[in-house]
Amino acid sequence: MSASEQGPKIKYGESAPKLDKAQLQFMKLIEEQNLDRVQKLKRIRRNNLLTAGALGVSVLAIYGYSIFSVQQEKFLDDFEEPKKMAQPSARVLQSGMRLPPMPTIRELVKLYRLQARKQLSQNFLMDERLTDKIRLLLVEKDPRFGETLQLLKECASPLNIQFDIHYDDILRFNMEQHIPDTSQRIHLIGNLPFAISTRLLINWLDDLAARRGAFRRIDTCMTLTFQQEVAERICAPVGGEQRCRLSVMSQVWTEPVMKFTIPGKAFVPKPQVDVGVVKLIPLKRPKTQLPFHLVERVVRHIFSMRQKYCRRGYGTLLPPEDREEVAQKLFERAEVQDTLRPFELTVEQCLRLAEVYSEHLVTRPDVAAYDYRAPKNAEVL
Ligand SMILES: C[S@@+](CC[C@H](N)C(=O)[O-])C[C@H]1O[C@@H](n2cnc3c(N)ncnc32)[C@H](O)[C@@H]1O
Repeated sequence: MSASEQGPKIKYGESAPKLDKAQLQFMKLIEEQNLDRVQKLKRIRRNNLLTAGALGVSVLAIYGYSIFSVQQEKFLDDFEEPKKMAQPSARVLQSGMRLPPMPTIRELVKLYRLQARKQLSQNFLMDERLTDKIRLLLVEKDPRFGETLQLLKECASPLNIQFDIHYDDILRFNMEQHIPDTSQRIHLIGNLPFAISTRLLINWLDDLAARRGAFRRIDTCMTLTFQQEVAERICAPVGGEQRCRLSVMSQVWTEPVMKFTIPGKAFVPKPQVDVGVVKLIPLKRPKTQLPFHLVERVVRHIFSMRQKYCRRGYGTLLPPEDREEVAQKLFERAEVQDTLRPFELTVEQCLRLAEVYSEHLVTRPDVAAYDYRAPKNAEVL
């Protein structure tokens, strides 16, 4: 025991009162009890040290094993064999026990003594009247996730986050019905199957152009996952190898930003490709007022012959009788060089070509229904 642990030394002076026999015996008893307590504490301390050591060794062993497993990609095998699930975890889940509720932000900040740091621009949102406004609306098609999602909902309840779960198809989900109030900001986040996220993006761009659904507010952002290659196409600049119809359509109404890539091996089961996370921020001033479907039709035709001059694909919007002549006039009116390749066209040039096509439909409404892929003798049949 160190000197500081022993406590202050008592000096008995001449004037100290003499103790009688009973008092001395009582003090002896107390001293014995104290000695006993010290021995007990020493034992507890030794046991604690042993337990801590054992735990430390276990943690290191688990950690080492995890690194080894991940390197060997064994974790995939483990996942495919649910029988190997740790017995205690399985017992907890099967017993229907719930995770403990999450503390509030105020409690967390207090518990961990997290003082806001100015240099990190930290400001904690403590006002529960405001945090109460955060609303999570979750759409999942597979009802098997019912219990797990309910568990998350319960954990979030102390944060007063409104957490609604819908078992539905996101492609048919009616945003206006489920989010009638537009006073709060909306952020659409999706980690959906690749085919769904591309279709969904087109649907949501259509909604954005018409300012409906989740886009009754112009500041509704989307953060979605795509196959890495598709994510790159969405963000591709003019002249880029990846530039395509999806790049132009996305960039007419939004500014797409490539946020990061998730390696395929982060998923179980592992997809064949990496995943790109793209945030699409709606433009405050859309580049056109033309209807989505008209722009989509024109851009689709332009890119239908990606390596040819853009007049080739654009020309297929027009019936063959006067195609060359009309196409030339429209290119002149749009002030776009007809020998550019589709991937060399800016969004603005694509939109000018859509505008002159739209004007052409005013005098020739029949052209709107023209489909160059339709069988030539369809009318005869
Ligand atoms: C790539 S998994 C992501 C799973 C999980 N959310 C995650 O991030 O790890 C895609 C999820 O989308 C769901 N899903 C697939 N098609 C859907 C649709 N049309 N509407 C809503 N959810 C869908 C699947 O059931 C699955 O849970």
